[in-house]
Amino acid sequence: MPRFAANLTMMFTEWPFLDRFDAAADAGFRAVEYLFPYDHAPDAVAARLQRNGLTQALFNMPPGDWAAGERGLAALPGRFAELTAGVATALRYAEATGCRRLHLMAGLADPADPAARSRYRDAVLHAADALGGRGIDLMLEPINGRDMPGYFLNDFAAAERWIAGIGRPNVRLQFDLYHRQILHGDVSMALRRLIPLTGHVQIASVPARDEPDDGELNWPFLFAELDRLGYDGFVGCEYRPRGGTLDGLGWFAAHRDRQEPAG
Ligand SMILES: O=C(O)[C@@H](O)C(=O)CO
Ligand SMILES: [Mg+2]
Repeated sequence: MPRFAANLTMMFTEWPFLDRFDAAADAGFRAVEYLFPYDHAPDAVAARLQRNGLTQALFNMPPGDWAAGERGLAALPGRFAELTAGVATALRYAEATGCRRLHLMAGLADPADPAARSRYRDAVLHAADALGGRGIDLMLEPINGRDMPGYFLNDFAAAERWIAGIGRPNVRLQFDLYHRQILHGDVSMALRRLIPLTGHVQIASVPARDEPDDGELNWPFLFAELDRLGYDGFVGCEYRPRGGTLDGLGWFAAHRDRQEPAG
């Protein structure tokens, strides 16, 4: 049975951010993820997790100026000092929340540009070593160019090559089925091949990016496939509900009572 994590950036947005933890727990989730916690103090986030018995599955390191359109710093020449400061900030939040996985966003850069490639390598190595010392895994996620035009890491084979080339055991793939389907299709065979590299899975319907109960992908088959593959990590529900979050949780009913409490 997949262990689902509610994505509090996209789900439960009817509530203010900190109240989304309570709402997700009331709906039966035992884990949460989100893009960024940085508008709130680490202790405030940790308190919400604790009082609801929730596990923090994942969050992203600081991405640069998100409001201005930046989508990560790792491949951006000239931003290394900001990147290392961001890694340190993320680690403070990871420590407070007990989070074992952090996603490093690559940024908007040409994946063939030698300067961007060299900076990306340095950034991933720096982050991997900083996290590795604390027993935390570093996630690299290929993202499709329709949602994020110009994103550096826009291909699953490239992500696989980066992970192999970096050669650190704590650098893992963030396998978002939504991006995989848009970029390449062949979702099940890719899962079978890449599950040993995968540290985190995310889901949303394709093409609408809403509840995993519709669209191009066969969700009951894919959830069973994750079980058949022995995947025991989290499955982040990174979707925008069609209407109210609670109204759209019909797909979750069959899973709700079998979610494991935080351990
Ligand atoms: O798929 C996504 O968009 C996210 O997982 C992310 O981290 C960046 O937006
Ligand atoms: Mg994702």
